Amino acid sequence: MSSDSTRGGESVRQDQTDQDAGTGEAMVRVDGLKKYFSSSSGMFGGVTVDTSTFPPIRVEREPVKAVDDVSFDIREGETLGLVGESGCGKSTLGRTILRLLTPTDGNIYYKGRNLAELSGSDLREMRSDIQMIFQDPQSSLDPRMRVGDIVEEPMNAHGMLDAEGREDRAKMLLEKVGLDPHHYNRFPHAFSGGQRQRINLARALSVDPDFIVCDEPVSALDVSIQAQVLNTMEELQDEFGLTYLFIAHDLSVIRHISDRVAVMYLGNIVELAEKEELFENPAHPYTQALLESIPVPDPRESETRGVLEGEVPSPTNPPSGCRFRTRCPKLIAPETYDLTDREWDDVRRFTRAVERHTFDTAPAADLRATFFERGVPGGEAGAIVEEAIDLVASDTADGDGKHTDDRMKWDEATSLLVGSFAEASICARERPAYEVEPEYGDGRHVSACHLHQ
Ligand SMILES: Nc1ncnc2c1ncn2[C@@H]1O[C@H](COP(=O)(O)OP(=O)(O)OP(=O)(O)O)[C@@H](O)[C@H]1O
Repeated sequence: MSSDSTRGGESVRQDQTDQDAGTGEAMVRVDGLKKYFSSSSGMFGGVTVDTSTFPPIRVEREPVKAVDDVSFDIREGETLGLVGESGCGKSTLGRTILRLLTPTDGNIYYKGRNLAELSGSDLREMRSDIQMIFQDPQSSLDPRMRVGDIVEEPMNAHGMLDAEGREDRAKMLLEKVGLDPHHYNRFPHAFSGGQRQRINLARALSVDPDFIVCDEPVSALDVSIQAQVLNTMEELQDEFGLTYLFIAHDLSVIRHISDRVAVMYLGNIVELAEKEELFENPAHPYTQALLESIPVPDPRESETRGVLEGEVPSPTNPPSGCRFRTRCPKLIAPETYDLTDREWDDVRRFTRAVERHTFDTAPAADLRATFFERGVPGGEAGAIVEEAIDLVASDTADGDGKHTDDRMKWDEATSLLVGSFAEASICARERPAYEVEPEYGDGRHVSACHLHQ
């Protein structure tokens, strides 16, 4: 069993006391799991177009760190929601747990057996117990096959029952998932999107699995249909004693279906807690930003609130320390400078603006007035800020006394500010993971953020 490393420096681990928290024993235990893709395995073979270089093409040699040291438990009978922005590694994590992808490192214990070490017939045997449902019910059903054959296919593959037994079971399952068993001979095109996802459910259930990874199973459906399918999934969970890992980017779907929620960002789990605890008392700035960017239902407020700033960094070269730090509105000030919270806010805002080149060059006094309304801080931090202002202002010695947008000077100012401030923060220096006192429920609440140190 892995150590409780929530005092910092390691991934969020939930594996020890989870079993005391009520909902049941751990059915799946993921421990230090990594899945790296060699860059050449991507769609463009690791070739990236970068117009800032000559020639404007770069060949990436570093691997894509899609899942990078992830540890957590899934308890028997629960639904663990897995949420995060597109590209943060949710699908890769789900597929690696099921061993559809080979892990780069780490262990996946399923009912005590390490799936990471299984291969050949042992792995095939295990596969009937663990199933996956995908997002797109259209493309995951063979249009030339009848519904009955689709549902029976996994039973055939695992040599389950005789032909009559398989047909009976398929019809029984069609009814259980809310379809008419008389539609056994129909083709998929005769069904709506929601009904097709129900066919997928019947298919996954045919081999009597205990654990199902559901990868965005309702994302392609109309909102009105989503709740119906989710309700059916909950009923099936109770009736068949299923455990779900439920992947979604939609927080309202996650809130509907989950018992606990894991939040993923750029290959890491950054927060894990019981559902109510997570939604009512989000601890990680990334979770807070995700929750704040849920569109407001009020039609007068068409804007989304607190939308996340900037782009998700590349998983080939993720930021050191906390991966969210490059976008985090709560980046911690380096202890080497004596800055008030307001001064640090200004310094951080200025650093970001220079880094992203979000303003045009202007006289130094104007830049000071725009970014440091309350005055440039004193001391060493202030001297660094002044040096950066010199580099990007239009009327200073470094700015050559004329309006200039010399890219090299902006780059120099960026490395000065980022190197002196952002990179010097504890957020850049150490990988965080701390346990937070839960306010709702009695489960553990883990958040990978130095703010909780
Ligand atoms: N076969 C592959 N080869 C190379 N890179 C890959 C491969 N599969 C996924 N990736 C990369 O791994 C990262 C994680 O992708 P993944 O699909 O797991 O994210 P996700 O959170 O499920 O996103 P989405 O919600 O858009 O499906 C992305 O940067 C993606 O481009």
